[in-house]
Amino acid sequence: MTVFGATGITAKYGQVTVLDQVDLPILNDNEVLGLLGPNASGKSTLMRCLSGEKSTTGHITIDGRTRADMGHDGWHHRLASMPQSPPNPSALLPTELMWSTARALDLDVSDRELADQIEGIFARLGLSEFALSPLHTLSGGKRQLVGLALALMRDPDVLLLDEPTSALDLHWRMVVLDLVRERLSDRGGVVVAALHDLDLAARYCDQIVLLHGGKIIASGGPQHVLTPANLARVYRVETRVTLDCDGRPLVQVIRPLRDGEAA
Ligand SMILES: Nc1ncnc2c1ncn2[C@@H]1O[C@H](COP(=O)(O)OP(=O)(O)OP(=O)(O)O)[C@@H](O)[C@H]1O
Repeated sequence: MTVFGATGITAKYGQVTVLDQVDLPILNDNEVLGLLGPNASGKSTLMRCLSGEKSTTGHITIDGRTRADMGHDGWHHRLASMPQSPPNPSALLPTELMWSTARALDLDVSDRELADQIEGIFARLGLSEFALSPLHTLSGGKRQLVGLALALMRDPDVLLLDEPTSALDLHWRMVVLDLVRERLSDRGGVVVAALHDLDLAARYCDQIVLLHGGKIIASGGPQHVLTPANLARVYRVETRVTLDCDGRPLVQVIRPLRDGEAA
C-alpha cells in the first residue's frame, strides 16, 4: 500500500514565487493524479518539488514519512521521476543507460533477471529494435520512451511523469498510459503526471489538479474539474464538454477567447 501526500507546497526562483501553498489531494494505492495547466503555470516546478530536486516549504510524505525521515536513498528507492526533457541525444545506447540505472539500484537479482526485465520494458515501449542505437540517432519520441523506460526500471511506488507523452504520436500516447495503469494494477503504487492533453487526462486520471499562476484553480475528479468555466478561466478558450459512455468528459475546443472577452 502506498499513500502519497503533498501540502503547502510553495516554491520560488530567486524572489519570485511560482507555487503558492499548493495542496494536492491525498493519493492512495492505484491512483493517478493529473496535473493540468497552461504554460508556466508551475507543473514542472511542482514535479521537481515533489521529487525533492527543488526545495520547498511544503510537506511531502510517502506513507506518512518525509524525505528527511527516510534519507535521500530511502526516498529515491520509493519515488522516481521522468523529467520533461528526454535523455540527451548522446552516443550512449539505450541498453547501456538501462544497465547503468539497474546497477546503481543495487538490486538483489541476477543479471539474467535484469536482462529479462530490460527486454520486457523495451518490448512494451517498442524500443527493442533501438536498444543498440545511439541516442542521437533516435527520434524525439523514441528518446522520450527511453526516458520512461529508465523511470520504469526503477520500479518506484511513486512515479512522477512530467509530460510523458508530449513527443509521442496517438498510438504511443495510449500505449504509455495503458502501461502506466496496468503497472499500477499489477504492483500498486501511485502516479502523478503533468499533462497537456485534456482528453488523455480525463481518460487515465482518477483525480485532476488544475493549476494557474502557481495556484490550484480546481481539484477533484475529471468531471468536476474539466468544465467549460474552468477551462475558459485557465486556458482562455471556449469549449463544449460532453460525457462519453463511461461518464468521462470529452472536451471539444471551439475557439480561443479574445483579449478582454469574459471567461
Ligand atoms: N530555473 C528557473 N529559473 C527561473 N524561473 C523559472 C525556472 N524554471 C521555471 N521558471 C519559471 O517558473 C514558472 C513556472 O514554470 P514551470 O516550468 O514550472 O511551468 P509549466 O507549467 O511546467 O510550464 P510548461 O507547460 O510550459 O512546461 C514560469 O514562470 C517559469 O518562467
